[in-house]
Amino acid sequence: MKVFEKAPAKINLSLDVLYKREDGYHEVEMVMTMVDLADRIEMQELPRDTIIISSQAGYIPLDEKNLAFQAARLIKDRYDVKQGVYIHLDKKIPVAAGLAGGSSDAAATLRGLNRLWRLNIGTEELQRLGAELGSDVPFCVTGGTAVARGRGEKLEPIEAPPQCWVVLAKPPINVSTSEIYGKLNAQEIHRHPSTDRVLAAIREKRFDELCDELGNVLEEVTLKLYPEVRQLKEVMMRLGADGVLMSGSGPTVFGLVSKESKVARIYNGLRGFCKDVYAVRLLT
Ligand SMILES: C[C@@](CO)(OP(=O)(O)O)[C@H](O)COP(=O)(O)OP(=O)(O)OC[C@H]1O[C@@H](n2ccc(N)nc2=O)[C@H](O)[C@@H]1O
Ligand SMILES: Nc1ncnc2c1ncn2[C@@H]1O[C@H](COP(=O)(O)OP(=O)(O)O)[C@@H](O)[C@H]1O
Repeated sequence: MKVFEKAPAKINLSLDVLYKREDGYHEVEMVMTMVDLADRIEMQELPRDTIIISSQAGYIPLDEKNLAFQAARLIKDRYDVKQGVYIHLDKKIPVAAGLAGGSSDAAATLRGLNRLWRLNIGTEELQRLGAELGSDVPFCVTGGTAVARGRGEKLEPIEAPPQCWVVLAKPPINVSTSEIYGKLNAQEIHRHPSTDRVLAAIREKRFDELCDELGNVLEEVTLKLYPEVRQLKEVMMRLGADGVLMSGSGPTVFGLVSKESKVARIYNGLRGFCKDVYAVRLLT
């Protein structure tokens, strides 16, 4: 038997860090949502007790470093599953981009294997398992739109933002999330976004206010290390995106755009700067 799952990319509409915790993680407050850019994952039963990963993408690990492998191993160990699985990852989400591609693959693997092996694991338990794999995995288990607190695993689902276009552009650099958090001085953040105002804009369906309130404290670190990300933000604003922000730890920059007539100009303008550009819709 075979099952398929879609693993969409996430963006952070706001990302605030409250303080650095004793366990080394940062206490965050993030508003997260998903966009219609997704990896596609195929999972097929194997009679032998083994996990095999393949992918058309030449640039991700296919061994135990792959988050989908880790998700499969975790669920097999925890539920004492003796069968094996062959997992094929059709990667569409750029890697190490701030779009949680690996986390979403891990979450989709948990959902898919729950079905394939008829384990009947509830959503909350899947999220608890996900938290063992990474801070963004619990959100990716359900997707939608949510406020994430703790290190990202404490989730409060909220309604979707007003529908719009999302133009994503990833400069050709790889950013390490742990390096960016590591270089953040949580006591010297210059400008915290207002989660309350972001939530109010979503609740009241005020697109322009949402664009004004976008904010990500990790920009302070990433933009200093990689000036091309700042430049990309400026270009996207100049081209007419309504709101522009870096997603997660970067380096992907996204622009929210309400008018379809503007999207082609922004997309084409950005293609002059980098080849990884996408124009997609929010996944509402
Ligand atoms: C920044 C965010 C925003 O959504 O996304 P990405 O840029 O990775 O997409 C997340 O917080 C990333 O989540 P994720 O990529 O799952 O992180 P993890 O694997 O748990 O941790 C990677 C590294 O980041 C640090 N980390 C992560 C989360 C957190 N709240 N505080 C941290 O300090 C950890 O110390 C670890 O060294
Ligand atoms: N299934 C996967 N897809 C993409 N990257 C993966 C996967 N499994 C492990 N990785 C590794 O995880 C790291 C972060 O990848 P990714 O989740 O795409 O980035 P981010 O956390 O910035 O959104 C990369 O170094 C990559 O090699």
